[in-house]
Amino acid sequence: MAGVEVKVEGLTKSFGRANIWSDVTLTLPPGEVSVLLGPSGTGKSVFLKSLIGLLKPEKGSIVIEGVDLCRCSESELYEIRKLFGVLFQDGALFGSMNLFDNIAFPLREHTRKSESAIRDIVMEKIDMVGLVGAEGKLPGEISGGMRKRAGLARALVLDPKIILFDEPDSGLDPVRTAYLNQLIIDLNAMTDSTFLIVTHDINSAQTVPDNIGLLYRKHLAMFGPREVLLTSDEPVVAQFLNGRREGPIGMSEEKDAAQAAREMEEAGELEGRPPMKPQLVASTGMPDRQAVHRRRERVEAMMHELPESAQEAIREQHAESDATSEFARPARDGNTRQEPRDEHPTDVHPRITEDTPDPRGRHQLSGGDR
Ligand SMILES: Nc1ncnc2c1ncn2[C@@H]1O[C@H](COP(=O)(O)OP(=O)(O)OP(=O)(O)O)[C@@H](O)[C@H]1O
Repeated sequence: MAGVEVKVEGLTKSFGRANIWSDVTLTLPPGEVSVLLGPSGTGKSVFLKSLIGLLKPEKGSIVIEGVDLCRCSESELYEIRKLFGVLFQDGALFGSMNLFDNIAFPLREHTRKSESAIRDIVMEKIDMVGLVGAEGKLPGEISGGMRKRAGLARALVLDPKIILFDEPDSGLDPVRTAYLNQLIIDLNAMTDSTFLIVTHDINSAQTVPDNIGLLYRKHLAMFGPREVLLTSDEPVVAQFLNGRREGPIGMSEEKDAAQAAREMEEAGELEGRPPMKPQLVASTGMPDRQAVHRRRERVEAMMHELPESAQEAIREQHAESDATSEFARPARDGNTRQEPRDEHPTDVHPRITEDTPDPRGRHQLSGGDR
């Protein structure tokens, strides 16, 4: 079953007199992967916390399965929270418990399942994130990348319909980030849940999501199909995508408009935006990612509302994927699936390169992620 839609309308959050953001409106399409970008301190984590009802925005609504989280009762909120899995920045594991017990924790707390049923579920999720063999280790004995995977396995045990990732790539080197990005796409193919990822990593933002949003100057500057942001000529987007110092975003907070304009004049024209990178596809052996098909229909229906540059990029991408799918080979399950489209460095397959596959073709832990 596909993930659920999250409909946010006119959301405003302040702490005392400090407004964090106002009038945020967006819809996370069911089962698709969305990324939320924004300079530090723009309230991305506050947004994630609002989605799970840990913070209460003072205006607007967050509607999930017909329930408005901003107005519902405690018991309704409790039920809605069961739809969520969250990957916190550091994995948020208990240091004194081994990975198995950490991952089993939500099942022992929130269900009445037997220990043998719990074992089956935990081992299935451990397998999904490529940690088979590490279940007896303590969080302090493994790398940051492995802790993230363990946190992800724990986020998956209650079969969430919505998964929130708070900077999954923080503290990881580019190679580990690339593995994690591929894992995220593969997990989306396996679960068909709705994903929202907060990240600062430009490469992740360019290659992982179906949709991208940008929080900027206390507002949601844009949210839509990835091609809209990735082909945008807005200075703030160009600065973000090029990782440049010159532009509207300052060191600790957004610069005032006059300072940004002065700097950009001094720096001359901003470099054009970088060429669009292809989106990651699910690894060979994964189920067909259903979100790809739903998104294609959805985006084609909204084409006329999109900027010309985004339309062009979408048409190109659809033509390319049609050409590729002519050569798609039938999979063992009878479905057809696309082959990866290019040799982009992030298009790596952890199942093959990071871990040594065992005879059943499953993950085995190797030194790759230590
Ligand atoms: N519980 C709270 N009480 C008061 N202020 C808060 C609270 N939580 C967050 N803030 C403030 O809200 C602002 C946004 O914080 P948040 O952590 O959401 O930003 P962010 O965009 O996730 O930043 P980063 O990218 O650096 O992680 C910050 O100024 C922070 O100090």
